[in-house]
Amino acid sequence: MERRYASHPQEVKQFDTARLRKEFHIPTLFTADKLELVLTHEDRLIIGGALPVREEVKLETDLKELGVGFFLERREIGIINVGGTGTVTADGTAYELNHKECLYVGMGTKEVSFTSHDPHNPAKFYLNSAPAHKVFPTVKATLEEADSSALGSFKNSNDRVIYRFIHQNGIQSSQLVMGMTLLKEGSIWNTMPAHTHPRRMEAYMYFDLPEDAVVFHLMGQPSETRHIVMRNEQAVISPSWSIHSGVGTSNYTFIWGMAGDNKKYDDMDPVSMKELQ
Ligand SMILES: O=C[C@H](O)[C@@H](O)CC(=O)C(=O)O
Ligand SMILES: [Zn+2]
Repeated sequence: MERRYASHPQEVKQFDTARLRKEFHIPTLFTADKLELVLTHEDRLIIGGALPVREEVKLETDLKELGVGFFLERREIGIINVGGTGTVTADGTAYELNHKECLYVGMGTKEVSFTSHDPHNPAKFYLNSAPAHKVFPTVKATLEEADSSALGSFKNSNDRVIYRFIHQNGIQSSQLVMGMTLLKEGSIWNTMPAHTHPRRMEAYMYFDLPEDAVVFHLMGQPSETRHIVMRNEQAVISPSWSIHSGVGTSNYTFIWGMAGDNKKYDDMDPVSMKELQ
């Protein structure tokens, strides 16, 4: 498992492109028949991907890194499938996940594994795992079952729908909050006006992007912004002090996941447009 350390805004503002990418950008989430994992010390979120093609992929790592007897002994995990249909098996119970469906797996689950139904259109399971202190039931949700709200407008190039899967009023968790935002064709901006939430860190994973399209992901303190160029199926870590917003060369979908002090989706500190530098 790769490790990323937490960062200080005074230090980050000195970073060049290579260093920004090294600390915050996660270029590879999906490798055939493998599990990719990055543990960030920003609230100890684990960001990863499982791409089972011909083989079953298991949720496992060197347990010395977590200091426990099994992966979810003191953790919970949110899983969203961004590929073809697949199955997540949690302690013997199989959950079929179609494209853009979510499964929350609670703390204490000993064995989690991933399979695809069709090797020519494999499932791609995007993962966010946070430390947990309480057991909550394993629950699946479809897009229709998620809380949703339309935001933005075509006129502002940010007509989009936000789906909330795991949050205060949705699937219950210890601290993980997770959902997905779909931009309509012709809309390219997410999360502008921007916000921060010093109570929670966040990670974004961009997908549904054409091969040659990019998203300029914006980060940094509102008066010290930087960008990271993102390609399809890549993730980026946003420290709690940072804005997280993006503008694409086409429309796209992204998954957001948060960990921290509360699970209130609406608890954001808005950044006024005149503060941005
Ligand atoms: O804290 C919440 C997250 O940053 C996202 O949900 C914002 C988002 O999906 C959007 O505005 O498009
Ligand atoms: Zn946010």
